[in-house]
Amino acid sequence: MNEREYMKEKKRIVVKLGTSTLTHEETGTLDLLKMEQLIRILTDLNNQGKEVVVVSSGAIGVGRKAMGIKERPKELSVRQACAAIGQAKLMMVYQKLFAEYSQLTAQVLMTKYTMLDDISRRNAENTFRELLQMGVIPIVNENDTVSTDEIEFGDNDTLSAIVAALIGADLLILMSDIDGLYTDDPHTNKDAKFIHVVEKITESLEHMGKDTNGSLGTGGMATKISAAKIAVNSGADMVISNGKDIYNIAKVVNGESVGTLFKAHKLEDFDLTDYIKTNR
Ligand SMILES: Nc1ncnc2c1ncn2[C@@H]1O[C@H](COP(=O)(O)OP(=O)(O)O)[C@@H](O)[C@H]1O
Ligand SMILES: N[C@@H](CCC(=O)OP(=O)(O)O)C(=O)O
Repeated sequence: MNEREYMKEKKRIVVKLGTSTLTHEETGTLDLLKMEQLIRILTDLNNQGKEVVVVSSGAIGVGRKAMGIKERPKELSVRQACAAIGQAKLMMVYQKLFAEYSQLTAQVLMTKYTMLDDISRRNAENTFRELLQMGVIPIVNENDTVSTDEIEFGDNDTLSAIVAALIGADLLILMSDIDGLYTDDPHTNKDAKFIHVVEKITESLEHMGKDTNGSLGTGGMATKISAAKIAVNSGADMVISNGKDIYNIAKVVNGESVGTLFKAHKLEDFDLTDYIKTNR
């Protein structure tokens, strides 16, 4: 019996797409062929009656490219300006591609303040609920342009887990530039071993997750393990999978053994806002 068969029952799914998944490594421009496949996969999940939320990175990278800025800008204001340019372009592409299947999407931009302020958080929750009831696919990113401190969440791994917890998702899929979690960063340690399933996030497991070396991604495995803590405590399974094969999204939901699965351990007293406050 396939131990991931139960994945087929997942109803509310958050899919996080890193910049590396959405763009060509060599040029940093959007990988339109892959995005077309992505949109087909997500629309089909929606057609199956599942509720889908996308957390999409890429605003800064796409904006940078549009302005011909080669290196990652050092000044926060330049990154924020790039995010403003790139976010609009990114949404334009998403909406154009989703429109081919008459699939409606919505843009949701959040900051840490959205989560820490009771009224804003409730409003965000209500908006997600309405959008999902309407069959719309929300496309979420951090509101980088108004975030005050080094793009506050800092990484969309954490943001996607917070969104998953906020809306009571039962599955979070992080599409990364690597197959999943290894015992160490395989780019620097060739003896690193792949981990298929994480039943419990222990301290030694947390030490395995290192920062990133890539020029496109932010956070590396460290932020993915932090994200996993939020996801599993709030009752969602989390899978880290390789975005090079975008069909991995469909494979994960189909119960195939791809990526690293972090198993949900819902904590009845898990308080998302408290968690964010204490881990700032
Ligand atoms: N234990 C680990 N297992 C796998 N990857 C790791 C580990 N520690 C650090 N990494 C690094 O994390 C990177 C993935 O994260 P990141 O650069 O943020 O990309 P993305 O945004 O595409 O997920 C990997 O390419 C790898 O270099
Ligand atoms: N909010 C930023 C993305 C930050 C981020 O986490 O990026 P990534 O590591 O590519 O998922 C953007 O849209 O450019």
